[in-house]
Amino acid sequence: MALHGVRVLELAGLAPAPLCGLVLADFGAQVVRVDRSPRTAVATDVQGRGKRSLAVDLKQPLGPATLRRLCQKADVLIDPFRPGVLEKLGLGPDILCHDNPKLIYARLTGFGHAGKYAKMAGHDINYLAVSGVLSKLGRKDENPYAPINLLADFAGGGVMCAMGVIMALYERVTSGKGQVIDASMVEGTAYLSSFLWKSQNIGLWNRPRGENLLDSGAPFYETYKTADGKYIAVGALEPQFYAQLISGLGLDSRKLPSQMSFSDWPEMKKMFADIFIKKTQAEWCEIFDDTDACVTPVLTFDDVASHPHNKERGSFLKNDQEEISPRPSPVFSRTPATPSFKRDPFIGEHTKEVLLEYGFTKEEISKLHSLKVIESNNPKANL
Ligand SMILES: C[C@H](CCC[C@H](C)C(=O)SCCNC(=O)CCNC(=O)[C@H](O)C(C)(C)COP(=O)(O)OP(=O)(O)OC[C@H]1O[C@@H](n2cnc3c(N)ncnc32)[C@H](O)[C@@H]1OP(=O)(O)O)[C@H]1CC[C@H]2[C@@H]3[C@H](O)C[C@@H]4C[C@H](O)CC[C@]4(C)[C@H]3C[C@H](O)[C@]12C
Repeated sequence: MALHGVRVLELAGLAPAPLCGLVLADFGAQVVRVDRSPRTAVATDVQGRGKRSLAVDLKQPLGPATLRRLCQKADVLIDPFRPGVLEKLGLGPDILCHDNPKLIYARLTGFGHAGKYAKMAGHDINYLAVSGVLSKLGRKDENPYAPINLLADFAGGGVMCAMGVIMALYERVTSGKGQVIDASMVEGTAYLSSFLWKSQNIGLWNRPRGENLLDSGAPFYETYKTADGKYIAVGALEPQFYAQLISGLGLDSRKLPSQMSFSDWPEMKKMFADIFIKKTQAEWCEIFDDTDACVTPVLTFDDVASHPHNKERGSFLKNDQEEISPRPSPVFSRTPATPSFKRDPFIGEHTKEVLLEYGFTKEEISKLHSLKVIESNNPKANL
């Protein structure tokens, strides 16, 4: 696996940092999630695949020292907290990177570690808003609309941070040095939108929100309801593909306005909608599958894994709890990801095992236990 042997400490956070840890774990890193006490914390991380959990109370006098020692043997630390939190605990980069100059100290926040908003609480929708991207999302005459928390939390946050970690690991091979990564979800999301910025001059976004080519303005880049209450996605942008769409819909292009006639788009949408509603999703798939009309079913989570295309590629996997989830992407030819098929870890399930691995003695572990600095949660013992 690509990241075999890389030791990661992921301080338990809300959503973006857990995805960053999940990606690193899927591709072979040994990821330890550093949790709070199982007595006070409720397990909310649903992205724990392939990770182990160590519970340490950073508010106990010996808590920070325990984490500091772990960091001496780690390659990567993922910090998901508000700026200043780890500094207050004496665990800032100046200290940890001095102890371990090879450490990659990845800080994943909403607004970044400097700037007016740096210390303010926020969530995906706020970061998306400040990135400028939210202003582009949404239908005509409606308020801007955040597509769940996919963009800032995960794409601009978790994935960008994982990419930063991997680049820093690559650079470390030659320099022998770690570094601090300031991954801001605002900037990660803005960076993702580079195409939007760079394509302004070619007229792609001249019209108000919801009236442009790719933002639900165009009839040939839209979703339509089908007779069975399902949906179809249409993305027939290029003229040759648009021609196939028109033919599949049973229309005569000679009787239609030109594809790029903006003023006709609202009428054309109505016409397409009236046609799509007459057949079921499966019937439309019969017509459009294996053509270049760029028409595909909008699959729900219930049917996505069993769709013939996804099934053939094995795009979704089932773990030993019968839970289905997407398999890691991309697919490598020589060193593929080997995601764990086991259930996610319980908080504190691997405390002792991890501490032993990081060089703590049994006596030290017992002492930390008795002082309630660390906690163990052995699921077998609970049965
Ligand atoms: C599913 C929901 C989550 C959705 C994701 C959402 C849309 C996002 O956008 S996530 C992105 C959030 N932003 C960031 O991550 C940016 C960086 N981080 C921050 O800015 C902040 O961390 C913060 C704003 C996110 C949170 O601020 P907070 O003040 O809480 O924390 P910090 O300032 O960072 O300080 C951390 C403090 O914690 C101490 N700490 C840390 N580790 C330890 C430790 N091991 N031991 C001791 N102490 C520790 C640290 O020292 C700091 O202390 P100080 O402050 O003293 O310095 C879910 C969101 C809400 C969930 C629901 C909710 O919880 C209620 C229910 C609970 C129930 O159990 C389950 C159902 C719920 C309804 C639950 C359901 C879902 O999980 C949620 C909806």
